[in-house]
Amino acid sequence: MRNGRVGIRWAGRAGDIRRDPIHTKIPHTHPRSLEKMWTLFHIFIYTFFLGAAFLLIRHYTSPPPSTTKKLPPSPPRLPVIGNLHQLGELVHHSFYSLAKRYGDSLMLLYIGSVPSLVVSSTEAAREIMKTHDIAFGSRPDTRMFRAISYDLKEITAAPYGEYWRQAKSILTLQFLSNKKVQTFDGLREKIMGECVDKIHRCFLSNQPVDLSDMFSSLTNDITCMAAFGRTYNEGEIGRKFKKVLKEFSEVLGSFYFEDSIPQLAVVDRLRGLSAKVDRVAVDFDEFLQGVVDETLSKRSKNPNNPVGEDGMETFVEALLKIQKEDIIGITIDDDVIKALLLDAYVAGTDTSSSVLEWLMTELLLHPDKLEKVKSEVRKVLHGKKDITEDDLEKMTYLKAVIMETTRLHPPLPVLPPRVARHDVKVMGYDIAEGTRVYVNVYAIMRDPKVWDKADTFLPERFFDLSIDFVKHNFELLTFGAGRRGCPGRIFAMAINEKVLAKILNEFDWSLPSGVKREDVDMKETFGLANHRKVPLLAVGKPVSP
Ligand code: HEM
Repeated sequence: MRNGRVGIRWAGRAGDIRRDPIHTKIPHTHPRSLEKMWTLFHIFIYTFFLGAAFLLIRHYTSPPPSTTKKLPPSPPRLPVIGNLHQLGELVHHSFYSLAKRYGDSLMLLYIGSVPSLVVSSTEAAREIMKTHDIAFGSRPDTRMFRAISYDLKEITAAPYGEYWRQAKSILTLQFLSNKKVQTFDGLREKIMGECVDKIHRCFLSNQPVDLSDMFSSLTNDITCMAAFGRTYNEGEIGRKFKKVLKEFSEVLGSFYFEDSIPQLAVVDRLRGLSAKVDRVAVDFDEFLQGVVDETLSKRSKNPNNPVGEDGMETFVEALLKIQKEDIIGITIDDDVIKALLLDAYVAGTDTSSSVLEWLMTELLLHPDKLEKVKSEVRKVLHGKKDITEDDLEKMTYLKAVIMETTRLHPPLPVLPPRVARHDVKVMGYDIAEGTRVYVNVYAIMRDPKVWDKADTFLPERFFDLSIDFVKHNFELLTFGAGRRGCPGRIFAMAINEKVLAKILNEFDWSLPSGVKREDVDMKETFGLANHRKVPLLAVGKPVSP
């Protein structure tokens, strides 16, 4: 899931990767001489004012717009940049406060010259993702996304159509289905076991555990093992992987003028961003090609054995098999394989670790809820350490805790942008073809008209509501909805539920000594997903030695 690069948001511990759907901040450029900076600054200023003058003249000399169209409410905007100056680094907060003033259901902004519809209510979300799901079933086609998504072959970036449909079905069947997710069980156990050992070691050396870092490595390792057949966290290859990820996210976190204010595209070139986008695409491609080549080489040495752990078929293997059999209705060339691998990695890791990080934050801040969920887990498991699907089914409070956490801290607070494929009327407003649509699920999931005590962490609320991730009625939008909804829910929940049950079963958790609940910093930062700005530290006391 990404947002911005049409929606998939990247970050990661591997990353401190930051980005948001539309724009966050122009990244720091590499150190350069003051003189060069000064020249760049001048070029930027001249270009900016020339562009502004051009647009102002055009604006005032064009005939007035037709009055027959009924547009959603909009805040006032500036020439050239539109409403860009009103968007801060955490765009969901900016949208939320603007919506309160200008349009708490639908609001029309201009990001540069691009009309952008911000959706902030359950009813409006239902209109976009159910009533007009096909009309809004595509993603914006931008130069940046084309460059880094194998020419829009990544599912998240792909336009609505046969390719997207087939590619999504391959990802779902070959990597994310219930059956497939079960085959990764041994892998999850092994990696969770390593985490348990780490928590023990920290306890014995009187150190708190950096849970943010631990969850990030855990989800990274599980996804890499299941998709690529090995991890990439050590040695030279590990360093390279982290560097590529970091640069990738820097690129995604940059505001790319060409895609929103085409008149200022020259600025992207002058500050080296265009070149950086192309370089990152090449570096990532080299990395993914390495994954494919390594798999092919292992398979040629041992053609009858799958290359994954314990005979498990990895996603890359499944894709190579489909390519060889050539029985799908679309051409599976090497770029398609790499694009789908990128989808699986990018969409799957940071989102899950964000859920775990906020889960433990909320539980540590609410000791009564922590006690309640811990008691449930231990009652169901009754002293045993391995956790089965049946056990998890019985942990209804644990499931409610997860839903409530993602309601308050959705990993993707603004859904990856959709785009109107043709003119369409939504809630009586005229939405023009090409309008980008941003569903602010953060606003929807904190809407006091829908949620009682909307800002309070209250997992019990789900016992009285007939809402969950599956049968939501556009109130709980953690995984989005409609045709473009997330296909990775089962994969992600298999990790989140098990990890939470495991660490609550085997450890008693508390904040590090001397840290009070009110000291816990709740600031957010955006990478590939919405994370804590400050890592979460906690002490896990083993239940039995
Ligand atoms: C807790 C974990 C996860 C969360 C919260 C999450 C959330 C989301 C959201 C909100 C969207 C956008 C949906 C929309 O626009 O309506 C999305 C899309 C997507 N997600 Fe996830 N996701 C998670 C895990 C995963 C995993 C594990 C995978 C695959 C490995 C995955 C693959 C995708 C893909 C491919 C899309 C794009 C779908 C499309 O454009 O048709 N996600 N995800």
